[in-house]
Amino acid sequence: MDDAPENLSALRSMMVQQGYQTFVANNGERALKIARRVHPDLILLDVIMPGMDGLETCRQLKNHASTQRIPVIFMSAKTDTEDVVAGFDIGAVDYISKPLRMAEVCARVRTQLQIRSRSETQEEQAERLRAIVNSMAEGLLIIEADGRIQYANPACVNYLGYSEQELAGRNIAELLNPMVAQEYLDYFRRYAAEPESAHSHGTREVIIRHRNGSSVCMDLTLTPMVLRQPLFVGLLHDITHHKQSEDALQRAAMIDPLTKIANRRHFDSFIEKEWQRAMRSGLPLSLVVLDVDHFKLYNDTLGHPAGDACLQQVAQAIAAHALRQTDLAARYGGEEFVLLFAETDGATALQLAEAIRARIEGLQIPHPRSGTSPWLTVSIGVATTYPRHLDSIESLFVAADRAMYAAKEQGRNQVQATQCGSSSAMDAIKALVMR
Ligand SMILES: Nc1nc2c(ncn2[C@@H]2O[C@H](COP(=O)(O)OP(=O)(O)OP(=O)(O)O)[C@@H](O)[C@H]2O)c(=O)[nH]1
Repeated sequence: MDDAPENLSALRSMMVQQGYQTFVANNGERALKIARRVHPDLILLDVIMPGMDGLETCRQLKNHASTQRIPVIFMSAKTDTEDVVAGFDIGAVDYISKPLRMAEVCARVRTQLQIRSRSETQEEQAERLRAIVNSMAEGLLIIEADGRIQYANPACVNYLGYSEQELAGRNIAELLNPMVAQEYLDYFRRYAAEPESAHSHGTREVIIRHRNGSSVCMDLTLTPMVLRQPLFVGLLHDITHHKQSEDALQRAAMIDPLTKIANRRHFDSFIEKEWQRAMRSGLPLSLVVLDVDHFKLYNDTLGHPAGDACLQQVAQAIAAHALRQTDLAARYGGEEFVLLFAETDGATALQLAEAIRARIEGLQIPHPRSGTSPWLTVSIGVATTYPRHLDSIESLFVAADRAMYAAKEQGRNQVQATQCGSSSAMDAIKALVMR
């Protein structure tokens, strides 16, 4: 912009020669209009002009959001220090004295365009990084060496329920369980003392306290940042869904797919725990083994699908008697079921087994070719023990199985019970000696 037409045309032709696209204005108002419309990369502004002078034009450019970032170079015959300083104070990036030397104008324009392009690149990069951090699904935390959170991105806010302001300044330890927190604080301290030995803390599963008091299961990856002060980048990855499907898989692995009661694997680990507990408490443990009577005949007569449906009914009837936390009913294989009653003596287990037998008979599931009953029945063996160190779970199974076979031999549809374990073996030996 210049009010002297000869200056304007000389500048314009020089700029065009250099390959720049130019717009010219011979007064301030027009220059502002063009600037707001085309957003030029640079403005060359004459200072002394009738009406709105260059300083005022620059002031208005700097006051308007759409033009305030456009670099302005003043051109003026007023080259006193105060004039030049006033130009810079208003926001000019350079000041060229008149009369203009075109080569100098060219060099100054080129320099300003390079600076602008460099700073634009930096701003763009910063903007891009900001956008990435803000839109990341992972939570990103910048943590100081004492565990204090310096920055948390919006995903953290989303995951943890705290606002960005509430998270900034809070210690990471407040969000973790005390043992894990101490481990992290030790790691931070170690790294702060010896930055050269810094290594990533890797990824580990942590339980983080949500603002509402609930627990969120997350993977936390911690990496040191090589900067002037020791800082750590923490990445939080929500694994709740992953955990849920893992739990569902684990549950599925414990359940018999046909009858939906516990399977053999679950029963085996359950009895192992109860056995240990009974050894400590000195309380009795009763194992019940059930086998459907003439089930092969049932299948042969009514078909395998009917046999499956029948096993489901039997399973439900059995499971309905495993009421306490320490009871467990399971399908042990084929048409054989087991029940564990912890803290239960032989007499009580016998009563429970009898109730199950009666319940299954009471279901009145027709078994046309059973020689035992018109209905489907079960034979049950019960074994009770007070586990000691020399006893084994296997021996309890053997005893219950034997009792069950005795029930079969003695006519089926009945319960037989036995005591087992070293104490009863000792009693038997004592009885023999006495005889
Ligand atoms: N429908 C069905 N049948 C099964 C399943 N698992 C095992 N069986 C059948 O159960 C039957 C068990 O028969 P056996 O062990 O000979 O004994 P039983 O016929 O019940 O006779 P006793 O035990 O002596 O009263 C076999 O025919 C198996 O095929 C199953 O999941 N579904």
